[in-house]
Amino acid sequence: MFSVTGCSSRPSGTSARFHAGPTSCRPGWSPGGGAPVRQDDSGHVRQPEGGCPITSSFRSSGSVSSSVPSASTAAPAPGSVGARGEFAVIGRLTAGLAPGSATTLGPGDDAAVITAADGRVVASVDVLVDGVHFRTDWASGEQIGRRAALASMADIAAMGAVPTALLVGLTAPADIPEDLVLGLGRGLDAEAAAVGAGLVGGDLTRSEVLTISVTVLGDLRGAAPVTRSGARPGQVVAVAGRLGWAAAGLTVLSRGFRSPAAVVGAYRVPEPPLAQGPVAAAAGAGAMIDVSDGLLADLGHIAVASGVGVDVRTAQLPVAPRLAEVASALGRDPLEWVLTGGDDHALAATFAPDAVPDGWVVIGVVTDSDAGVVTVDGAARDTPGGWDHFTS
Ligand SMILES: Nc1ncnc2c1ncn2[C@@H]1O[C@H](COP(=O)(O)OP(=O)(O)O)[C@@H](O)[C@H]1O
Ligand SMILES: Cc1ncc(C[n+]2csc(CCOP(=O)(O)OP(=O)(O)O)c2C)c(N)n1
Ligand SMILES: [Mg+2]
Repeated sequence: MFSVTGCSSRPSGTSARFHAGPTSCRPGWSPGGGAPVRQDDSGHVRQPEGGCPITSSFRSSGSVSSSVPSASTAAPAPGSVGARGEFAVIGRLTAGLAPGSATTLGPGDDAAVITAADGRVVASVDVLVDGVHFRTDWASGEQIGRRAALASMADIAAMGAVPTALLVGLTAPADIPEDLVLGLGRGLDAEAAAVGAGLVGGDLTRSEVLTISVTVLGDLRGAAPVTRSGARPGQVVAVAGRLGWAAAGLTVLSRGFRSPAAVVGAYRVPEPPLAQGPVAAAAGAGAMIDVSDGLLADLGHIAVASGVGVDVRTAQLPVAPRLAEVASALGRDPLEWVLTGGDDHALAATFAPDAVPDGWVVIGVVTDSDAGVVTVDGAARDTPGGWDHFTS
């Protein structure tokens, strides 16, 4: 049952509910459909949770110069983006996209036109890179597209706004399967449409590594933006959404397993509570952020921007029984996932103690001691943990 191929072995004591897939620790696709690609010296390597090194799951078979674009000498693989061609793929990506409620002019022209009734536009961009934010052997194209849309829209929610439009920059190797790219497009469109936003434009270029850049625009609908700098001593800190689930899924996948589905699914497609952003704004939230890097790390951004201290009370932190089960099977502490795990895109905000809206759980307090410092049960930690692209 546990035929882990690649690099990691089954952790001792894990239950049979953990399943390893046949390609758990190696790229899920290889140029020309041949043997799995091996990491070479130029490939980036990250080892976040033990287990498999994280590498790009695509390597272009064409030669690529850093300054002069060069054509691949090999014939494009059947079914690849290279075989179809840029404009045919764009045609397929944009066919049948439903306009969002703010879309005046969608894809197909030099730029899109969006209505902005509020007179202000909230804008944010996130870049997702193969091997860093996702792996194509760990999630389908559609799941990766959904994740990209949701992670980006969480930033709009964290301002207290509603997403209105998405623009998607895709770069991909020529021999990437077209189906994967079309799946990305479907996933992006599905999550945009689910909140009434339109996928209004994008770009598609060739590169060595699959990257997805999602620009999201949003509407404050008359509310004041909720910034990171509005936390005040005396307020409480509350969260909406899940914490630690995606980190649990990442640990499971990193160890070569494909289940339990609940945590692996949480890693593949997060569930940011997008609607709670405007709810928090309407409740008079002081400060708000989405938890992408880890709860302590992201609360640290609020503490610094607001010039306040934040104390997290672990007894109040929701640790779901499922998470505790997975942690115990893997010999991990679920609280560490909750405190430092990224990728869930929960919302964290500060409120007056009597103004915490339904759907939010109080997990700490804002203090006037140690400006910029986040403590846990009153004690400082050496590091907030969490994700830093260059020092993690
Ligand atoms: N290369 C950049 N140029 C300009 N602004 C940037 C750049 N990278 C990040 N920022 C800004 O710095 C802030 C923090 O970035 P980041 O941690 O990526 O935000 P988030 O976690 O909300 O996506 C954001 O306001 C972002 O717009
Ligand atoms: C293959 C893989 N390895 C590791 C991670 C964990 N990870 C990568 S980036 C990141 C932090 C969030 O990404 P970032 O680009 O910092 O988003 P932002 O904070 O800008 O919203 C985390 C937790 C992952 N999602 N996928
Ligand atoms: Mg980050």
